[in-house]
Amino acid sequence: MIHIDGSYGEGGGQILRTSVALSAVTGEAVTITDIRSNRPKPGLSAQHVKAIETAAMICDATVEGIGIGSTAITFSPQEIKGGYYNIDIGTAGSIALLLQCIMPAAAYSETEIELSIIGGTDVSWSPSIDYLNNVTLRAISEMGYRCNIDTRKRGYYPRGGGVVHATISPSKLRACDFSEKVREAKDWKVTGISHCSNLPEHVAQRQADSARDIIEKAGYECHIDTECAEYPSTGSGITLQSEMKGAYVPGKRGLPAEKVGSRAATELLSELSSNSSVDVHLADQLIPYMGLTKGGSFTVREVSPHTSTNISVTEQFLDVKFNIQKKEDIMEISVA
Ligand SMILES: Nc1ncnc2c1ncn2[C@@H]1O[C@H](COP(=O)(O)OP(=O)(O)OP(=O)(O)O)[C@@H](O)[C@H]1O
Repeated sequence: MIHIDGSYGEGGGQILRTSVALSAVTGEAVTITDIRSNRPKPGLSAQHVKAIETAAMICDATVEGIGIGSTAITFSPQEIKGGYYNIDIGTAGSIALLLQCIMPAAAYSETEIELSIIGGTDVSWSPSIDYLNNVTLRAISEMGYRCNIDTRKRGYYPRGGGVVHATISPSKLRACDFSEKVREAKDWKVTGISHCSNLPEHVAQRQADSARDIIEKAGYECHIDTECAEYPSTGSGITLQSEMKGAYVPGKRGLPAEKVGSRAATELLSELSSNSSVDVHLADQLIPYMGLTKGGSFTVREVSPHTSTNISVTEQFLDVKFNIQKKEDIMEISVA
């Protein structure tokens, strides 16, 4: 039984998701205490409960202590089972973060895992579904991960109601040296999607136009699609990507569409101007997969608290040691 201190480092939901994910893969039971103690409302929220319940279904785990507000759980997995799973988060809780919790284990199932998930696709403080699809999946597919994500409806805060179908095939993961994949930044083409639901079409257009202006002025070729729909929830957002780097900004009432677009562009440019191979968010998301493949490397402009916390959790589950090395103005993270 492994014991994880949920208050360590970032002290948020990610320690929990990574612990449950790696417990499910390794079959090693885990107790997590002091869950989300660094957050204003400590303990499990509805979306964390759903993620743990889904992981438990997939690997036939028993879970003690689960419930909203709970600050300690014990997760005891058995075998990972393929099949079809229907999940309703019930709120605009992030579908991408739920998938983050179950994707590592799903790759080790003997048969395909198909999930139909209702929840939030474009919500704050999490990867958008487009980021997951175009940045995270793009990177881990280089490690042999096989997954298809189909966004049928977008779901925005607070109502949610987004619908995503994910099919994860049994995969043989292999180490990947992303740090060797850095190209001349100016060769990178930027693509993206700007979207809105139940709002005038010009919202998605203005987000896209302002982002494109800034990206093109910085010397990059840029193509941004727009999407305007009438889903159950109302909202907007934009996700930009280029190679292994992305930027996602959700729209907000009172925040002009031009600002939403310019924020995303500025965020992506700060990543593109660094000579790193991945962005700061992808960095933390790659750590459990690097642990599982026991190899690989990437460079990143800074090591975030999410990344160092994920390194600590991954090292406690798997027989691996990560190296962090400063290389001029970027950091290289590799598995020893
Ligand atoms: N704009 C973004 N683009 C891509 N990934 C993001 C973005 N914002 C957050 N993330 C990712 O989402 C995850 C958030 O983890 P975090 O621990 O903050 O989760 P949480 O469940 O929302 O927990 P808590 O409510 O405790 O903060 C991290 O993997 C982080 O890299």
